[in-house]
Amino acid sequence: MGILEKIQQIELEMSRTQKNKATEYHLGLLKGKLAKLKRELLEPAAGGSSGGGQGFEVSKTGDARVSLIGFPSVGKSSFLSKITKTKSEVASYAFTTLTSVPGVLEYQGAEIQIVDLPGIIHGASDGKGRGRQVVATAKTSDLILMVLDATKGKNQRAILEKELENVGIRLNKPKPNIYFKVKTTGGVKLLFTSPPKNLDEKLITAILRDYRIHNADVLIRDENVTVDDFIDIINDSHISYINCLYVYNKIDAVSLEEVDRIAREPQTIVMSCEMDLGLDDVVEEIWYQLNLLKLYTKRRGVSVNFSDPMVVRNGSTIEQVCDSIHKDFKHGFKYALVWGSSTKHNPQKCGLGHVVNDEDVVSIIAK
Ligand SMILES: Nc1nc2c(ncn2[C@@H]2O[C@H](COP(=O)(O)OP(=O)(O)OP(=O)(O)O)[C@@H](O)[C@H]2O)c(=O)[nH]1
Repeated sequence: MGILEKIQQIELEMSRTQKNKATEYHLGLLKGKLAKLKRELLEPAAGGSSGGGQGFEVSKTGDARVSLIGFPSVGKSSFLSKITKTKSEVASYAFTTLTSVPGVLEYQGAEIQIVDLPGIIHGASDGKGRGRQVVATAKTSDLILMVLDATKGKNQRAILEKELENVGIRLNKPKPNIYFKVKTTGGVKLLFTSPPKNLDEKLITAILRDYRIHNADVLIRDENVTVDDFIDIINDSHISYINCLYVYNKIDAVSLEEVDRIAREPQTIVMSCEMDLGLDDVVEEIWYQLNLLKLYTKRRGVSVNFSDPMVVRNGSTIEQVCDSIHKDFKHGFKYALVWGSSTKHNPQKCGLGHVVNDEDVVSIIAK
């Protein structure tokens, strides 16, 4: 039996099983098996080809990557052509986007790569070569922009969410607070800060046994974790936790009441590419969600270059700043001089561990 049939069989069994206290254990085991099969489907078989097919690989350039996901004809190409310099073809018929044309959005001195994933990733979860690469691209994004058609029903969003869920992408959800480490001896050791409400030791051990893990440390730091969270942690290398912004296009074609209703949903923003409405707000929200900050660099004896900021992730240290200049840069590091809101006095002499703030000026002094 192929992996797909095995997946179908388990899904069928799960849908037939009633959810209650008595079946919890059985369902938990099935979920574990299902996650393992889905992972196998998306991971290239050892020694096999990487899937072949037409290449869909987009190298990551710029300061961040945003992936657009949406059904055909929702307006992804129109949106891209409005906010980026790269044009992609707009046509009034479905499936105009055949290959991904990454566009670059320039904002606040940052270069944000915007990738239009072909069609929806529908079918990608069946593990075909090209689909696999689309999934890999989606997984390396810093933000997913789900483009939806305001004139269509609610299920477009649910279908896409399910697709992403199936390929191991978790939207707007932090990584579960579980420490998990496979060991070579000692059996399974379960520790928790307070007893998890929805998960017990018997189920944890049984799932681990299914994964042929007989020795491991499991530390649960959140009493609300679920069996799904635990399975995600075991399959950690396959799971990506990514923020998602829901963007509803074509608001010119629905009533004001409907626009108002949609706009109030969490993580949601509305626009009309055709009427040029809300596009600036979408770009601003992308910037906000990416959580980036700007730094200005200063060379000794030269004044600060305010026209060409450097962009790093919020919470970055001087070490990460060095790494984004060049991977070997920190080896010659002596100290940094920092001016701005992250320091007590200006300039302040800082080490590699210093955390920078937005609009700081940084001067790296080499040995
Ligand atoms: N009413 C209205 N129509 C729009 C809007 N934005 C795009 N459209 C129309 O929707 C159709 C599809 O737009 P595209 O930008 O090609 O959509 P797409 O999502 O890139 O489509 P695929 O390439 O098929 O994936 C075109 O006929 C556009 O003119 C909008 O804001 N309002």
